[in-house]
Amino acid sequence: MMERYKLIKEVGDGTFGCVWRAINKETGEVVAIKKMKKKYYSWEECVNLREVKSLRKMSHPNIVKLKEVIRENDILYFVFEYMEWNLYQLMKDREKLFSEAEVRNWCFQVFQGLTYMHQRGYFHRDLKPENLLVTKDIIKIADFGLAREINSQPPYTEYVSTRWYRAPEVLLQSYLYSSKVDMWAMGAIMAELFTLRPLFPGISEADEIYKICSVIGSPTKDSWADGLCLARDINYQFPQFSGVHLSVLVPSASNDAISLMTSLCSWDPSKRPTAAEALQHPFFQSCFYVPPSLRSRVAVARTPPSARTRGALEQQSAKRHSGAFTTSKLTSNYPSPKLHASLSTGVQRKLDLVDQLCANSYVFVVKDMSKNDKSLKSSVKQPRYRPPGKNSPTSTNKGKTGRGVLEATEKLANMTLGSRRQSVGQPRHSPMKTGVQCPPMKAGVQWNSGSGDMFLRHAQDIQHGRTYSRKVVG
Ligand SMILES: Nc1ncnc2c1ncn2[C@@H]1O[C@H](COP(=O)(O)OP(=O)(O)OP(=O)(O)O)[C@@H](O)[C@H]1O
Repeated sequence: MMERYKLIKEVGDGTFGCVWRAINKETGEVVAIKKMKKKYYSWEECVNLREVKSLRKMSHPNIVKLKEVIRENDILYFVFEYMEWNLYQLMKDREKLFSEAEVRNWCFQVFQGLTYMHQRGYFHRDLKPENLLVTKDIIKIADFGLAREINSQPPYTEYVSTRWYRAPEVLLQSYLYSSKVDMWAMGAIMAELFTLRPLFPGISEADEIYKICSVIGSPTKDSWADGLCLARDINYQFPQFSGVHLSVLVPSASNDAISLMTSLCSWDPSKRPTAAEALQHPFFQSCFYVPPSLRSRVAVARTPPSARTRGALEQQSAKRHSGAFTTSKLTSNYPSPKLHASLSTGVQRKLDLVDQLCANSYVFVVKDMSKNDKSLKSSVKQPRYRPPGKNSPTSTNKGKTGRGVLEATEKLANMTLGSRRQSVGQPRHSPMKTGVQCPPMKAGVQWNSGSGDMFLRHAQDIQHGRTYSRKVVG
């Protein structure tokens, strides 16, 4: 079976498998082959894997296609369509900010993929720049190792998502999280696409919550009543911050983009838009749908988006096809002064388009009509955020490039928020302590009483020595 493929180069090393660029010797097709690290001694074991169960059922232009599953000599291989880059690779050495048109184009497509996936009853749970794969102007969601069926039974106790993109309800050990965890991740990823720096770069789980509070302000009864209960359940007290307006942290983003990121990064999952609702946001007002009949005529540049000029493709395409679209401009059900009344019927049309997507059509942003694109005026002035010390991007797994956070470093980082903050000279705030007591042990929660303070950590992470490393070859 595997002799049909010639392995060319290792392109990724994930937690569960390493990924190779390969060629199908018979057809000449370039594919990505993920060789799983664990051995599989029977097919039954393989077909139960989430990656197999969830990906097999999905067929969408913004979800990476699983072509074949091969088990040979107890080794399991997944054959995927090949994608040239992941979003992290496109961001990591970039000096110039992406244009808003590029960010919009990517997010529009990812939300299409998520709409499809969520409507079919799956959520991803580990969205991060490394799992968003790009070829030319197309972006696809990859790595379904953690995907879960929405109607599968909670409690969800195992490892979930890379810390920087992990939703607060997961950090607070809610066992009832939903597809809204993907929406939180998208808020963080979208901000990172604008600034080229992670929005919540926590160096531990406790620090992650601290960073979230410092950016979006601590949760209140009004913003997230359930969260206050969750925190009380585990005897956690939020550090008190009023937060900053996202426009301060993401200065290159338009008001529409800020508004979308702000709603995605809501404490309360129920206040985050669904993926289908996000597509209706004014930020995507300029997005068009290209019907299949026009697909082959859509200009696709040969260079990756990072190397192209702002909105060039969109403008080119729009010019080429102006007047030729069978669908009109899409509108939003978000209240916005920008909206023109005559476009109000577009909401249904846009929802229809989402349905068409489910029939495996193709969605593309062909024109950026934003007058508000600040990105051209900005460039990255400060060096990009890097995790401290050993966590530098060049020190991860097998010496490959990545943004790894080593477990030893993480354990140190998991010291008390208060004392750690003071020791690094950042006494902005110490979390209030109220005579810390150990909460009752819960499945999947590790209690560290050594420092007299608690940190949150899934027991499984410790048992299996799993780090939250970002392992990206590139
Ligand atoms: N279809 C593909 N085409 C090209 N590169 C890919 C493809 N799939 C994965 N990769 C590369 O390999 C890396 C690791 O893949 P993947 O995330 O599937 O592995 P994993 O073991 O599940 O990783 P994780 O640690 O994220 O759980 C990706 O970040 C990406 O750079």
